[in-house]
Amino acid sequence: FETEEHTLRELRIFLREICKKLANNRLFYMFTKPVDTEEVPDYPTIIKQPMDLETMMTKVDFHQYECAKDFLNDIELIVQNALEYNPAKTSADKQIRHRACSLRDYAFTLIKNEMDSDFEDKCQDISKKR
Ligand SMILES: O=C(C1CCC1)N1C[C@@H]2C[C@H]3C[C@@H](O)[C@@H](O)[C@]2(C1)O3
Repeated sequence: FETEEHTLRELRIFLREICKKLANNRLFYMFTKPVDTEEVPDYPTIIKQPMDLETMMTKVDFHQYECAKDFLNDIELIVQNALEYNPAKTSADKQIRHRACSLRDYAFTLIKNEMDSDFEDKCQDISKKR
């Protein structure tokens, strides 16, 4: 019968697909790699928990997500970081904030449309027990 490990393996396969789709969308290129702290030295003084899509792909491989909710929490971290670090009225900051909101809507909608809700419930039950 299917063990919990088979369920979590299936989750990793699914999350890699989602991560790839988001990272390959040209709209979201600015979220694909960590912000370069050489280029932006004050970034770590303002953003205490950086996150990006490449780091999320690594977290999948390191078994650091036990359900889709955990994955979406890191998407939300990318979004909040972008809104906090880029608050200005300038068109550059406005576009970053707009793209961040777009990333959130794409990710949540993609997962809602492509994931069986019973499968996510099973993953969350496993996660809660651990
Ligand atoms: O917040 C971000 C990324 C965008 C979403 C994540 N950055 C902080 C810098 C401010 C702005 C312009 C460039 O200086 C560039 O380095 C960054 C990268 O965009």
